[in-house]
Amino acid sequence: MSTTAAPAIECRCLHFGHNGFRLKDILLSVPLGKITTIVGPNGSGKSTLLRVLSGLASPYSGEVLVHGEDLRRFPRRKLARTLSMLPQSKLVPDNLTVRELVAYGRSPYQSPWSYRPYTADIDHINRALQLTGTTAHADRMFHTLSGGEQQKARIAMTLAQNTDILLLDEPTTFLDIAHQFEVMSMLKAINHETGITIVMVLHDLPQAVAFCDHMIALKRGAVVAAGPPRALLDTEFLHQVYDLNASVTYVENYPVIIPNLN
Ligand SMILES: Nc1ncnc2c1ncn2[C@@H]1O[C@H](COP(=O)(O)OP(=O)(O)OP(=O)(O)O)[C@@H](O)[C@H]1O
Repeated sequence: MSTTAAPAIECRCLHFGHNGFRLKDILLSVPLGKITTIVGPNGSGKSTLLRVLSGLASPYSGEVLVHGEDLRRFPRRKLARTLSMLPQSKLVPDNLTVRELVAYGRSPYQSPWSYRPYTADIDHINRALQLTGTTAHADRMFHTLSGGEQQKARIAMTLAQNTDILLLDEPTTFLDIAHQFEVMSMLKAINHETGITIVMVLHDLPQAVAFCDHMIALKRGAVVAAGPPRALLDTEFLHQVYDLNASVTYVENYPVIIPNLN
């Protein structure tokens, strides 16, 4: 008998708005223990949706269920121990070592009466450094790292939070092509090793196919497609979601998008 695991996150009839923008009637499901990507044109609402999924923004109707529980009923500490989020911003306070930055991920576990890390905190910090390959940089000042090393250290901070869901807003945006693949491969390996559910906003559709299990496409604040990335990415999808005339071909299982420039 086969059983399907309950989704990590579900949205039902979700509506949200700021200024003139609306997320409209969002119905979605994020599979447990898998990597899900949210894609779509600029301004389609990807970052806004990620903020709603994280509890940083509240929908004005509908619901977000995390492990089957209404997100609005999560006390702040429980939420911070369930779900971690890495926003797009590169901002990090000056004068922090990598280890100090990663230790911030332990904040939801620290007592308001003591700033001393417990042994468990140190174990989680070391594990996060190890999973992201940043142990060798632990005592360096964060601002002296390269862009790729900085992004791994920021991901280590979210992993130290020891949640079972990780939300990442464009984790490869500031990176060159080699570092993009390095970070995506690292996230895939972490997902495989720990079973953490990952949701990330991506612009790179071939990377979405190569590294993600599930894809949700947004257009003008609405979900217009969802499913396995390889099954979705074709000429019709590019036209429907991006108004782009292009074809998709595969070279050794890696998709290549060829725009029709005529
Ligand atoms: N805090 C905010 N207040 C008001 N409007 C906002 C806010 N954040 C985003 N918006 C608007 O909401 C719309 C969706 O923005 P969002 O950043 O979610 O899109 P996106 O799909 O992530 O875009 P991109 O791919 O360019 O990063 C945009 O029109 C944006 O200007």
